Amino acid sequence: MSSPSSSIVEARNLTVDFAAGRGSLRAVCGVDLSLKPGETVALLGESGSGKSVTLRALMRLHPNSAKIGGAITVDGQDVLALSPAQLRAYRGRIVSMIFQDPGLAFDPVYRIGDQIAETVMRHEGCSHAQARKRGLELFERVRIPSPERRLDNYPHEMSGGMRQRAMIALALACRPKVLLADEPTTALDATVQIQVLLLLRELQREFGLAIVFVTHDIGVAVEIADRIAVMYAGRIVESGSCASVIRNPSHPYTRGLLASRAHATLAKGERLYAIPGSPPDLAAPPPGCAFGPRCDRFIDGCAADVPENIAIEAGHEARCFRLSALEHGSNAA
Ligand SMILES: Nc1ncnc2c1ncn2[C@@H]1O[C@H](COP(=O)(O)OP(=O)(O)OP(=O)(O)O)[C@@H](O)[C@H]1O
Repeated sequence: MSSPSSSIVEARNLTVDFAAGRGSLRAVCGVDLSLKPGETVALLGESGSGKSVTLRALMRLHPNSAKIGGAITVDGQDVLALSPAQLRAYRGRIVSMIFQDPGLAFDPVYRIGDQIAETVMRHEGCSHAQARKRGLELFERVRIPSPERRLDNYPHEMSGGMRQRAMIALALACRPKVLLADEPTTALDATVQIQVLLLLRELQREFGLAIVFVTHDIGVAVEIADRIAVMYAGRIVESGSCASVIRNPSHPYTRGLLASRAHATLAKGERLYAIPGSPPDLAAPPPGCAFGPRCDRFIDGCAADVPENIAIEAGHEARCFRLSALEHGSNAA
């Protein structure tokens, strides 16, 4: 992706390695990411493609055992060089995170309003009354009914959709500039999912938030994002504006994701499509293009090297040796 100087988030050649047996596995492999304020990028891919590890690296939440390489700059700060004190200020005030499971954000034994107030007081040194007032404003803003009363709820006293809203309120409590969202709507019913996505879009416009949104659902990515970055085996294999990627999906993996999503419009008797095979073992990835063993366009040359990014159109690129074959619908070399 391009790297305009106005970016609030810049990751360059990001790599994350974990120990695996006697060796190691590379969960994130040369990822470049760049976001401007007010922009949303969806990281899209199957389970194990490296989306969450990328997101956690941006928050510096990766385990100590992980080895991280490359560079991350957020709001002008060198994230990989932050001291523990700087990191505490960075998390919450600059960058905040929401999860699929609000249990990761809330402690079950404290009232939600107190947890939000505690976060605000810790970061801003204000009184409990002022912090409580901020909590109330946020609950109103995320449209939690009876907000005053709900602030005194414990997490288990709220429905799933309401807990997601409360978690969004907590994430926004210290007015961050960047929101990292790890499948925050995956566990919700379809109607609640849409409501939460619409709310996030509204809040983004209002606060000028940059959002990195992790999802395995291309429909959700289109709903929420300006740009899509498709991840496979730790690499971004295709990226571009939503409109361009959907109109002209160019990597065979992106095409497979779109085709497997099209079942929503299947006529009776038509067969459901699934990408054949499964993602590679990252401890022993296949040579060359990691998607090769699952790709219907595979030729021997695909195993020789990792494909570079090739421009499809302005701001849209894909890593595939067979792009011209795809254009012409041919399997021939
Ligand atoms: N702490 C860890 N130690 C070792 N390997 C890890 C660790 N965390 C993640 N991995 C590995 O890194 C790879 C990428 O995981 P990641 O969670 O980023 O995938 P994902 O695309 O977010 O999928 P999911 O939607 O299932 O979370 C996986 O192979 C996973 O097993």
